[in-house]
Amino acid sequence: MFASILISTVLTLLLHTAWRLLNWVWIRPRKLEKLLRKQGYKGNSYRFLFGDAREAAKLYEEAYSKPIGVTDDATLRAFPLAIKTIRTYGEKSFMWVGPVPVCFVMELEAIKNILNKFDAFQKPFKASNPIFKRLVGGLIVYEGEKWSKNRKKLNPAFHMEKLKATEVLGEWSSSIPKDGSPHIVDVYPYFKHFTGCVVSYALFSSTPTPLVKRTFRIISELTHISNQSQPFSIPGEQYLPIEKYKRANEIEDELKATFTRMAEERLAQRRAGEVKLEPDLFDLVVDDVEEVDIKDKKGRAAAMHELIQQCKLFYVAGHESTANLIAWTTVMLAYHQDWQARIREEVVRVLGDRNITGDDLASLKNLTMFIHEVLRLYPPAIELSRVVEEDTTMGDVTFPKGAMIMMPIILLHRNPKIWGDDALEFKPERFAEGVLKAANGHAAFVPFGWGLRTCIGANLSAIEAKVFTALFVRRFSFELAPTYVHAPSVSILLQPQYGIPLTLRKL
Ligand code: HEM
Repeated sequence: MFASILISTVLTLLLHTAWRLLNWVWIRPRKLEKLLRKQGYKGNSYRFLFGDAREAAKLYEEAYSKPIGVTDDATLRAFPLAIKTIRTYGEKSFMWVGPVPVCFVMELEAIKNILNKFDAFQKPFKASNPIFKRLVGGLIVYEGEKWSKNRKKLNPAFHMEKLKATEVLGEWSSSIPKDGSPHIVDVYPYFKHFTGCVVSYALFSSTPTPLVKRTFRIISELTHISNQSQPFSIPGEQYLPIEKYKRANEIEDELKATFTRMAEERLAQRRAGEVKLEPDLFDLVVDDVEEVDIKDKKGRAAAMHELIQQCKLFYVAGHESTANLIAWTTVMLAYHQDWQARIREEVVRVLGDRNITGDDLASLKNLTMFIHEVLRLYPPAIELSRVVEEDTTMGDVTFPKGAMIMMPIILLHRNPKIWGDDALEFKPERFAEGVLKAANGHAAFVPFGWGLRTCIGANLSAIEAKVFTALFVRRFSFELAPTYVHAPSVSILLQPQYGIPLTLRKL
């Protein structure tokens, strides 16, 4: 009797799992494809499990095998499958990320509608690979009241004070000869170091201690493991005995132990009466742990989990994104020597030899225009994605639940219908009369997203890039080293594939 119950339970479970897998890998993708085609969406036919993955791999391999010129169109390298799909099937098209059809939306009004409908179109993290899901949590995935409460609370922690980290520039430049002789350096790792220091300041009010350095390093390792994985998840794959999941679990355990210890220390400092005048981000997230009754072990563990997710998020979202903005700004300054001279003249006129303050930024107009143009043509986040949570009609299209939507920032920023016939040219002067005028009256400049869920770190990272660049051009003149190759590539963010070797001269 017991045996037959057990057998029928196991069989039911197996059948249920088999049905879920079949639905996920075949029935649902075919149904979504049919629905999209009926509405005029075009794309490749669904290929079992991998969708367009093989074609994408081939296109990326081909694109990444050769560099391009600095003035060439970087999208062909950064986004080859999207470009091929749109060229073959038109703007109303879709590509396959595994078994999920991803519909392009290129029209401004539609993009804004989608970004405003938070319930129907949600952030895509649920649909990404299991390691990425672990990496990205906290504010970016919260919805509703939990999101608005946290957003309001965290906003004040993103301001100028955190730029004490510019001291790092001083440390680093001491390795360059003082006599003005040329010195070739790959500056890209230093930019990452600098933005890591800024995140450390924002989180902990200090440059990274050895423990923070180690913590950031293992979060980067987790990001690397995630980038090596395919972008979608096969149900249950994280439970298989695979090396990358074993390492991801070890990292998770270490992060849990480290952040718990840091939080306990911060709480102990508070109990001892050591309260900072100006709370850092860590203080703000520790508040949420402190609010839970110490006897409520489950509640405390949940609050600690949220704290760890928030800390990981601020490092992942804030570190490489700004490093890449500074990286592309430097490449463009090295290439456009006339702008480098113009911006240096402006910085010296405004600052002289003194240190930079928040009040100076408004006077650095050429620098601001220049960084805007870099964000337009080299936006570190090249697209915004959403998952369709419920069938939703917009205009003449009903997006079916389960499909994804991709709004390619990098293509919107290069659209000649918005920016004019010179859209592909690097011309900072187009921003001379502001962002709206540059886009001929369209609110189409969206490197930090759009609407309520726009980037919380946008202001901080724009200040960071301006301050760093101002100090950099004042201290060095530079050009692209003979070994530099222009190779924009995408690993979540738009980044230089082979670093940025520059010929630097100390001024
Ligand atoms: C050049 C630098 C940066 C770029 C290009 C960038 C880009 C973006 C974009 C496009 C979004 C919107 C995503 C979406 O709607 O799906 C976003 C959101 C976000 N970013 Fe950034 N970001 C940058 C710097 C930072 C920094 C420095 C931090 C924090 C230290 C940060 C933290 C966040 C967070 C927490 C969100 C989610 C906001 C919310 O959902 O309320 N970002 N970012």
